[in-house]
Amino acid sequence: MSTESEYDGFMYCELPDYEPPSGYALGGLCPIRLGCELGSPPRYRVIAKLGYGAYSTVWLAHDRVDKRNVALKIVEARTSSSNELDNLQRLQAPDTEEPRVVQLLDAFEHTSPNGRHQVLVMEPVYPIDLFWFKDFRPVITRDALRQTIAALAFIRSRGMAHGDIHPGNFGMAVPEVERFSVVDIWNLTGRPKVQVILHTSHSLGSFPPYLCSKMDLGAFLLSGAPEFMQRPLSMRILDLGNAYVVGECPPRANTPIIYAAPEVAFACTALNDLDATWDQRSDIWSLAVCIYALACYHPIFKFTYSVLHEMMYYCGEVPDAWREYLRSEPFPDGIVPGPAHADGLWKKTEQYFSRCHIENPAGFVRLLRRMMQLDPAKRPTAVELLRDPYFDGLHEHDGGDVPLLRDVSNVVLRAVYLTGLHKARGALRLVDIPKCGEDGDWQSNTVLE
Ligand SMILES: Nc1ncnc2c1ncn2[C@@H]1O[C@H](COP(=O)(O)OP(=O)(O)OP(=O)(O)O)[C@@H](O)[C@H]1O
Repeated sequence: MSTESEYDGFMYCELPDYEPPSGYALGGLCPIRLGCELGSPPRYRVIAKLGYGAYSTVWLAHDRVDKRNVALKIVEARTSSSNELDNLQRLQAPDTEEPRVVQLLDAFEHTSPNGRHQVLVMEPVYPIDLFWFKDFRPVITRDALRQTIAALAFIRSRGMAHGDIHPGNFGMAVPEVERFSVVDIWNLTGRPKVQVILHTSHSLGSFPPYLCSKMDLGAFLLSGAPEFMQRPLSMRILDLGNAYVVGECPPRANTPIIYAAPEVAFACTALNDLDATWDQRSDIWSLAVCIYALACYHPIFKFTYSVLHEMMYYCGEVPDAWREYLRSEPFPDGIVPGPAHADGLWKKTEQYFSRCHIENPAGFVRLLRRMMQLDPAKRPTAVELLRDPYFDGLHEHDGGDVPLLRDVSNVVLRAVYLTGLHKARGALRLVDIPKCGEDGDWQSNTVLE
């Protein structure tokens, strides 16, 4: 007979789409059930789950007062005094400018059996998730890349650094979502997948009655508002929980190691020091690694254990401070980094970018190399990068190209054909995108054109 500990106290089967139920405890996540209303007086009706992170769950909700749909980020109780609210307030865009940071609409506190939770009411965005192949994913154009740099320039203009730049923290604005009625959303998305949870001993009040799967916002938009395919992307940067005002004490860097700047990655992996200092220059490196991944849906560095070596290969140098570390972790096969080796690696990268249909691959490589400097002092600022020749010909309010589809699922094809969108000139294209196979070889991947 199975014992309770085998199930970690839960009578359920763990699935990847759900937040870990152990997060629901005193000081932890807020138990939510679909259809409930939050706010005082109640104002936001929860419609669907949009996602979850290490410290929060995020829900689509209908705002009864402003009659629009919004995103509610409900922060776990123990983290709810964090500075994300202050950061978002500092980063409100002036009315005259297109926002580049996700916009805060309201904030309040909500009490549950697990404590007091901060609730951040934000515009809904479609996060660019590289690892969920079923979703609609836009091709990242030169204009979209420029917008990600503009986001960093804006954050810097407020004296701040982000500290958690990775592809999952970028999204595209989807104002189309705001206008649907609750019933229309439920009808269009279909019955949400839920997972009943039952804890065998803890207080039932700590848990929601079920966990909800994430709503597929891409498929929803394609069936409910396919016209969103016809407009340029408007990028937003998300998750300001780790941002700080430079000059004050930085919080612990949160960036996943494969996206972290060398000064952070080296401290964490070689020195076991999780409190490395970081600033806006670290964001520039992380953004380079991130836009590489956004542009070709494949990270430049794959493995945490080899990330420092790969950094040295791509930058063509060995920093003096890293030599001691190399005594215990020598380069594989004795290949020592140097400028010629780095040039060769980037040449191959450029060829790969060409196969991925990236605009001006040589220019894109030059931009990345400017940003990826091991020495933070050598990295240009975001404002300097906005003037990089790669962006020549793009103007401040230039919409850029129409987004195209990648990794099209049946759902997308169905939506496209039902709406007749495939007949719209220039809206979609079928192209071959190389894709990384299991063994690291590039395979072909057919896409709508
Ligand atoms: N405004 C939004 N609109 C739609 N989805 C959102 C929005 N904000 C966040 N999400 C989704 O919720 C997920 C969790 O959000 P976020 O990353 O801000 O949470 P977190 O708890 O601070 O997590 P972590 O620090 O682990 O990234 C995101 O990955 C994204 O998928």
